[in-house]
Amino acid sequence: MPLAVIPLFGPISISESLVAMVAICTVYLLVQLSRERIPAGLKLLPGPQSIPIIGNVMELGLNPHLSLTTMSKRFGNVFKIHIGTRPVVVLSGGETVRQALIKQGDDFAGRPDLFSFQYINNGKSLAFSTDQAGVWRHRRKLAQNALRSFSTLEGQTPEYSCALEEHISKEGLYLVERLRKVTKAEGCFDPFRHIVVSVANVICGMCFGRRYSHDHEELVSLVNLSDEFGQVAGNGNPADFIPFLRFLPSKTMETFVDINRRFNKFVQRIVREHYETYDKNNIRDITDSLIDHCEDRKLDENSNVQVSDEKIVGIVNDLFGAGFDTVSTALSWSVMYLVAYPEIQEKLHQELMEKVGNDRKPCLTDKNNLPLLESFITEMFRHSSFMPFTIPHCTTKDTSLNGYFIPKNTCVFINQWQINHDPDQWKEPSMFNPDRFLSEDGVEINKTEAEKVMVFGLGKRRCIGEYIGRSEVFLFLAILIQRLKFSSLPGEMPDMTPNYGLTMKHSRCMLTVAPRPGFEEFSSESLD
Ligand code: HEM
Repeated sequence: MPLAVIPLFGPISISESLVAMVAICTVYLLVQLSRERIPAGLKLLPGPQSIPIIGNVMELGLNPHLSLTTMSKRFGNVFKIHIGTRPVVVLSGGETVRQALIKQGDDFAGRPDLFSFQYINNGKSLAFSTDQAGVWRHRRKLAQNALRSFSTLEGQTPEYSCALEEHISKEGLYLVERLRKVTKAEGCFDPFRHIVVSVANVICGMCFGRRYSHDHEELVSLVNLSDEFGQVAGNGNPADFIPFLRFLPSKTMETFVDINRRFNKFVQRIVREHYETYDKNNIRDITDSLIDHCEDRKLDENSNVQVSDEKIVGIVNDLFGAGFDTVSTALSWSVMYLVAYPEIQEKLHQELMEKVGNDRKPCLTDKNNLPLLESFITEMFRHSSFMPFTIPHCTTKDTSLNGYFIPKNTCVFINQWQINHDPDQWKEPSMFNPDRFLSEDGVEINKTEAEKVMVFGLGKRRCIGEYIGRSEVFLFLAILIQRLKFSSLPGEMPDMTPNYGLTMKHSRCMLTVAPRPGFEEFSSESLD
């Protein structure tokens, strides 16, 4: 007797019905088993529906920091998207991010195994690789110690409080001359083109004990071509998550691979020269100090650290790379804001005249004495949020956040842009208003407000170059504002639209400068 009659297939027997039921049950059980098992008391992560194979890539669009901010309004501070077939957890909201990166720091301290990261520093990057926790911790400590010793080292001349101040101050004064000369000769200049070489020279001085001329072709082309680097290394690059895209021709990817190859070659050549001239009794720079660490370790029979020399000396590659792109992007944005808000530029110049004057160079200790400049810098960091996400994180074990279960090895995006533009935290977040960081009497920085801004990450993976980065932005800017007035070309408005990437840059543009009273003469000092 047929159990049911389906016109298309004809009558179904009892045995066929049983087979069908077993098949349905098996599929159901398999689906249940393949679903995440959620420990009791925890919730499944919310998030948008995703399309098979591509996931939510289309919704990310060209500005993932904005689309993920919009999604956070719907799904909350912890939600899940899919990029390709890979789940990615997105964290927003200052409190939630603090909970994850500080209170549960170890759980969120990993890096995901992303396709493009294998090209950065030949897959041996301190910042981007999936090093085991012990190896990463050891390398991070070495890098921190090296940065600390070579920035606090005494300067060559007593007028500077430390080597870092000396490097920045000399490069800052040279940059002023350079911008004036180019303006005189050509009528205008591309700010990023010149700033990036000056900033690269500061980190080159510390890492390699040398600086380069602004006309040094190899360095100039290397540091000026980092746009494609940021586009590929930025959070949400589809080729990192959708394997077949790796096999499709991509100009951006080709340039990314080429930049990394040239960058590695440039650093490796300098490292080789350092090995050839290394003298234990004369440690000249960070590269020497890392070589020295490897040599000492070989003599230490009790040493149990399993990190190759290549991975130790390769730390300079990270320091150099991270040290020029971020700081030059910050300075270039600062100059754009000065031009876009001329009345603020005048106030900052006035403050410098009152507190420093014309007779001496600004120095690092002026920082506490220049609240307007400090608030301008803090607002530049917040408003531009030019690192919209941190470098992607990864969970190191099964964990939970705000009651949601997050499995081990989940890729995690931290949306710094959302934190810096959260309307629950900031009054009129889209307005550029440095005064929001001043105390009521205007004489000091409101530290509580300033600490809400997130641009250097937090917790275990927090940027190790923060002190150097902040010092550079402050001192370069103080020197530039003291001596120059920046303007856009007549009839042109500065284009402040950011281009998405690991570090978001403004479009290249042309500006002009005029010397401030007292600085009309060209300096006889020349570093080139
Ligand atoms: C304005 C300047 C800078 C900004 C905004 C900045 C921002 C950041 C951010 C957001 C991260 C990722 C944090 C995370 O993944 O959670 C980071 C990591 C890092 N930064 Fe910076 N940075 C700056 C300057 C520097 C400088 C000058 C250096 C070195 C001289 C440096 C070296 C590093 C390194 C090595 C890491 C990787 C740390 C790790 O993975 O453990 N940064 N930075």
